[in-house]
Amino acid sequence: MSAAGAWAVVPAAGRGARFGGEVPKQYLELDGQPLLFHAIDALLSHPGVTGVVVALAAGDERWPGWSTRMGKPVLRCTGGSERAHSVLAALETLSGEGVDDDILVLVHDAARPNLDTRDIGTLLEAAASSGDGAILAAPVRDTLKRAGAGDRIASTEPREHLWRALTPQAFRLGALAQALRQAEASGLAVTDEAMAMEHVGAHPRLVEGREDNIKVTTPADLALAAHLLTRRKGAGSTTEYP
Ligand SMILES: Nc1ccn([C@@H]2O[C@H](COP(=O)(O)OP(=O)(O)OP(=O)(O)O)[C@@H](O)[C@H]2O)c(=O)n1
Ligand SMILES: C[C@](O)(CO)[C@H](O)COP(=O)(O)O
Repeated sequence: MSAAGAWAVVPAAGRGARFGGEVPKQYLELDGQPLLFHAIDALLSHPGVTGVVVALAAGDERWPGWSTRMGKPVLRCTGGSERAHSVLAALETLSGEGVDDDILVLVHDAARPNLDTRDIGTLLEAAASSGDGAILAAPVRDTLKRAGAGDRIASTEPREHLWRALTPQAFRLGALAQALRQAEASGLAVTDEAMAMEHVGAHPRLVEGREDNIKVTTPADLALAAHLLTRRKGAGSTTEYP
């Protein structure tokens, strides 16, 4: 299989326990289609993305069975019990298809439907020159409180140098797969790809991403995502970033 551009990886095998309800949140509809399809379309719409591999829950009957979308290949695999296992399964699927270890992969949550194509471009450029990969992230802007006993504040924590990790996160296929395997072997529960890379001594770049690239975790997030998507589609993004 051709490995010229970057490949997108979409972990979509979660249950959405914090969201609740019967339908896993990646299949909840926003503006007429599931969150998962918004995530896939955003990724495939970038010319630097060759195709996508989607990690689905075992027995997922909602997946439409696409093998192409927007004229690009769509692969699927079965995810695991943790997000990191789902990502590793997707990477192994790509390797099994002959995709080179040096290719960049963009790992993006199915639950982030509002990804702007400009952020994909900025991230790809940063990752290509980084050596250790790169992630979209947003600086922490609020005052941070550490909780003490009960509902009492114990202290105020410095926010300088603190960022919230977003997705996509971009790394070389081989390096990320090896880092995820090592994290698993060490019993380290990694919540994003960068954490696995950090564990093996890498220092991925932080790339400031648009803050409207929110993850749908709770029902309130879905309402906000609907508002943001409508606003972006209706008027174009009015928010400019450096
Ligand atoms: N075993 C898992 C767990 C999560 N994910 C995916 O990872 C992304 C981000 O995870 P999160 O928001 O934590 O999703 P869930 O695990 O579904 O949510 P919760 O933790 O509330 O159950 C989602 O696209 C989710 O489908 C996955 O592919 N495989
Ligand atoms: C990868 C991630 O989206 C970065 O913010 C996030 O860590 C995944 O979900 P979770 O809420 O940490 O389970």
